[in-house]
Amino acid sequence: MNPSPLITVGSLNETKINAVRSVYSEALQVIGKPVEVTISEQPMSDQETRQGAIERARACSDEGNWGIGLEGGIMLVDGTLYLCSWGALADGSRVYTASGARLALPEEFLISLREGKELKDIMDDYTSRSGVSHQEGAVGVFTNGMISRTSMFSHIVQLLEGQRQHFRQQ
Ligand SMILES: O=P(O)(O)OP(=O)(O)OP(=O)(O)OC[C@H]1O[C@@H](n2cnc3c(O)ncnc32)[C@H](O)[C@@H]1O
Ligand SMILES: [Mg+2]
Repeated sequence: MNPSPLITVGSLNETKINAVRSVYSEALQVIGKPVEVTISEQPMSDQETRQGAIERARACSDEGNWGIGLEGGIMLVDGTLYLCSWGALADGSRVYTASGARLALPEEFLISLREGKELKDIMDDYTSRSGVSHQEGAVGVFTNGMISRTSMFSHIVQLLEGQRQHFRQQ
């Protein structure tokens, strides 16, 4: 296997790219690139969010280089709205998957989401700022800054890379 794979993240969102960079040594090159996925811009379930992560990872992996997909979404559990997030790592032979933290979102967000509004725009309205999804994210806002979008995604990348190392040794 290529000892120093290029790691391509299927996004230009720096919270995702920085999350990947935080897990790997600086010797590994990590770049971001936009990719096409078949799911909606705003995934509305665990399944759809996971699918988006897998498609992003697959679209970025080629010839021994690894692809990582990170996808944010929302889901309903017993009528409560949650933020959810998924990641996938494709290393050319396997695709590893893992999900991250879930956190309840304000109930009233569901109305706008059902009207087709994306969470990133809802968060900008909620905070009267712009670009929250490129900064601390919804998770940062609703945890009072304790967990940022980057740290939430970096936890998922650790879950992915840890699995890759474990199964590679088998
Ligand atoms: O450029 P990409 O990689 O697509 O990055 P994105 O910010 O759009 O992120 P996702 O597609 O993974 O997330 C799907 C939608 O949910 C929004 N979203 C997900 N998590 C969020 C968070 O923590 N804060 C704000 N918006 C979030 C996001 O902005 C999109 O509207
Ligand atoms: Mg998006």
